[in-house]
Formats: sequence, C-alpha cells, structure tokens
Amino acid sequence: MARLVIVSNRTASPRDRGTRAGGLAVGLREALQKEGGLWFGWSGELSEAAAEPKIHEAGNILFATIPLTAADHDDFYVHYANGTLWPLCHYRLGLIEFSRSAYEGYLRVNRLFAERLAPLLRPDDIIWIHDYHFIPLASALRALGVANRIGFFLHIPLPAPEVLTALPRHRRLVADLCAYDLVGFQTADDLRAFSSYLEEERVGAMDRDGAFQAFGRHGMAAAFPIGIDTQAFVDLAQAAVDSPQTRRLADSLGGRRLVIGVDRLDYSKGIPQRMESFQAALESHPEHRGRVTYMQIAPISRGEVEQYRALRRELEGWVGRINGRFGEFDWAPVRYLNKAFPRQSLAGFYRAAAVGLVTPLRDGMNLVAKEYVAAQDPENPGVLVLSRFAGAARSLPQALIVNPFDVEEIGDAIHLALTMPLEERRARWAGMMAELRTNTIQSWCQAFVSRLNAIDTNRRAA
Ligand SMILES: O=P(O)(O)OC[C@H]1O[C@H](O[C@H]2O[C@H](CO)[C@@H](O)[C@H](O)[C@H]2O)[C@H](O)[C@@H](O)[C@@H]1O
Ligand SMILES: O=c1ccn([C@@H]2O[C@H](COP(=O)(O)OP(=O)(O)O)[C@@H](O)[C@H]2O)c(=O)[nH]1
Repeated sequence: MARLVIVSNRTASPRDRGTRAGGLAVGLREALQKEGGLWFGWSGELSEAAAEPKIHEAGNILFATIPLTAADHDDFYVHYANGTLWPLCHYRLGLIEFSRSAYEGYLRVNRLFAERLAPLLRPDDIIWIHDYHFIPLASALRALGVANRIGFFLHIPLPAPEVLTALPRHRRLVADLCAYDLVGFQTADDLRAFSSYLEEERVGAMDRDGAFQAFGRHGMAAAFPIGIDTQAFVDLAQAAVDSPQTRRLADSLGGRRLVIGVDRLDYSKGIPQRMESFQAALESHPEHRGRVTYMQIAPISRGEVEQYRALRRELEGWVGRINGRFGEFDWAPVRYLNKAFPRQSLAGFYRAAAVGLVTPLRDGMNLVAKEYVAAQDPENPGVLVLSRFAGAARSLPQALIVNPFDVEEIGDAIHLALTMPLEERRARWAGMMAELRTNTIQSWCQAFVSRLNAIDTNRRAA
C-alpha cells in the first residue's frame, strides 16, 4: 500500500515544543495513528539558519520537522498566514494586513518546505497537504519535478468571492490551489465559494461532480467535514467521571450548574460576544444569578499577533465587569482560564457542564462542539449552543443554533438550554451522536485518501 505523507505547519510530534491546543494537530494525529506514515512540519523551534529535517519515530508515525529562522517565521506565520489569510478567510476584512515582503516570505517558506520534503519522498507516496499556510506547496513541489498525487485540505473557511477578491494577488493564490489533484473543504458552503470564484473571476469552472478546470489544469474538489475519534472521546469522558480533577471541579461549583466554553484565544471564536451574552442571560433571567457558573478556557494563541493581544485585554475587561457587577462573596459568575488543559481533563469538564457554548463568528469546523456532544452522559445529556457560522452547524442541526452576533439571542439560548426538559435534551443529543458515530476522524481520512487515490493523474493538464 502506498505511504501517506502529511504536511502541516503544526504537528503533534511528542518532540514538537510548539504543540498547543488546536484542532488540526489533534485531528491529524488521530487520523495517522492507525495507518501510519510520514508527517512533515515545523518543529516549533526558531534557528539561526535553515536546517535539515530532524527525523524521529513515535508509534507508527515517522516525524520529520524543520525549524524556521525568526525572519521566516515572522513573514510566513505571523504576518502572512495569520495576519493576512486568517482574517480574510474568517470574513474580517478590517483586520487584514498586507505587505509584499510578508507575501514573499510566505512563498519563500513554501519553497523551503518543498526543497526539504522532496528528498524524503518515494515515487508512490500519496501527499496530503494541510491548511492555509501551504497553499503554494504543490506548485513548489511540482517545480522540483515531484509527480506524486498531491491533495490539499483547507481547515478554515474559504470566503465568498466578494471577500476573497479583496486579497492582493488573489489570483495567484487560487491558481496555486488549483495545482492540487484534489482540494478538500470543510463544508458545501466553502466548496460553493470556490466554484463561484472560478466562474465570477472567469478563470475556470467546476462541474456538479466537483471536477474543475482552471488555470490550465484539471482537478477535483469536494467537501470532507472533519470529525473526531468519537468512541475514544466517549471512553475518555466515561473514564473522567470519577477522576480527582472532575470531582474537584464539581466540589468547587457547590451544586451550581456549569456553562462551558473552550477555545484558543482567537477573535474568530466570538468570546467577547459570548461573555456579553452570559451577562444578558443574567440580566433577563435573574433566577440564574448565583446558580450558574460560566467557565471559559482560553489558552493563549498566536500571541505574536497584535490583534490577539488586543483580544486578551478586551476579555480581561469583560470578566472584571461581569464578576464585579453580579458576583457575590461566595460566587464568581465567570471563571476565565488562560491555559491549555489535556483532553482527558476537558472530557470530564464537558461532561460536567449542562451547557456547551460554541459561538464562533466564523469557524472552519470546530471540534470542541463535537467533543462536547461525545462527552455527554446519555441518560442526562447537556445542551450544545452552536453558532450557525461554525462548519459543525451543518452536521449538528439538533444543537440550539444561534447567530453569534446576536448577544440577546445567545442569552436566551443559554436560558433555554438550562431549562430544557430531559426528553428534549435526550432527543437532540441522540441525533447529534448518530452523526458523530457515522462521520468520524477515521472516515474523514479514509474518504479523502481514497478519493485522491482514485484520481486519474493523466488528465492533469487541461
Ligand atoms: O497552529 P496554531 O496557529 O496554534 O492554530 C491552531 C490551529 O487552528 C486552526 O484550526 C482549524 O482546524 C480545525 C480542524 O479541522 C477546525 O475544527 C477549526 O475550525 C480550524 O480553525 C488552523 O486551521 C490550524 O492550522 C491550526 O493549527
Ligand atoms: O485547553 C485546551 C483547549 C483546546 N484543546 C483542543 O484543541 C482543539 C480545538 O479545535 P477546534 O477545531 O475546536 O478549534 P481550533 O483551535 O483548531 O481553531 C480541540 O480538539 C480541543 O480539545 C485542548 O486540547 N486543550
């Protein structure tokens, strides 16, 4: 069987000092663990000069990681990937920065990755590249003569053409996307945005089966919504029921009900709006005062980017205001934690929570939503409040779906969730759980790889 080679900026190598909370690394580790293969990425380290890959094995995964120089990391990761592409793809045009030097750094790091990866490749390897950091990587590999099948998966949304075309040099970026044999998106909305771009910009077309021809190339595109290792998460949550940490949490709540949010500290996640909506719930439903605690876990993310630092300051203000206004000597309405927890701990926390609040302003998928559902007690499940703008909302319509910009609506949804009858909670949960059992991380990986395998590579040129 052909070897699977995965490329992503963030890896989940046990030696990756940069490993942090994030759905991509979590998902890929779970996908690769079973089949094995090579995982190529950034080591999480900064070095004086470019270096050869460091190779080590963990389980049946062979990790090859390279460091980046401070200048490359700055241009590629801080400025272009996270200062330009991230806000663009999350519909935040006002936050976009664009500089030619950052863009050139982005292309330079993609060429560096291609040069370091190419010597490790075997002719029959299947290469699967992940996320917005590496859109130009297939073009860079092809320029070095790599003829393998190459697929790409975008973990974040692809915005509608009106937004995408605001990016300077958007055509070059989309042309690079079209250099892949297979392009995967999280949802049908993202796929539609891709097809609309090709048509509206008159650079190509996609048919109903996802076959596209554009920029002189043929390829395939499809939606592959990412899932979780559902059974593993169910087991984790069951094991956590009686863990000392879960018991400590329960004791600390003193019989109060728990509302939980778990997100990287990112402006796409809608955390300030969520804080405001919790305040709205306490304002309009005074019966919850003193009886409900909202715990927001928000590990620091991308602290090098100014917008993220500004968000941190904003949230500290929200927590202070709500606790100052509604707190009692024996109750703080909001618990706010800027640290990452291992998933064993999260599983127990989710299960202890009557409400899971997942209200991003935009999100490719959002695995936390799926983990919250998988962690619930089937006899007495909690309620998921979910943003309509998370990719997860497409597959979990039984959640309480909200507009994340409407703080009153979220406040009412929190109240509804806290007062929902058991029968309704069970019915909604069962519907979501059936979906999570059908579409898992394993089926996602298998669906993408088998689709990539089935592509006729003789038809690449249009
Ligand atoms: O690597 P970081 O800069 O620390 O950021 C963490 C990851 O965030 C993003 O995750 C996305 O992938 C998830 C899994 O498909 C998806 O559920 C979520 O909606 C996305 O935001 C980012 O896309 C990854 O590249 C980062 O590693
Ligand atoms: O303290 C934390 C916070 C988050 N996560 C994990 O990070 C992932 C977040 O993925 P999601 O798709 O929700 O969002 P992303 O951060 O990738 O945008 C989930 O698997 C969480 O369990 C974690 O392990 N510890």
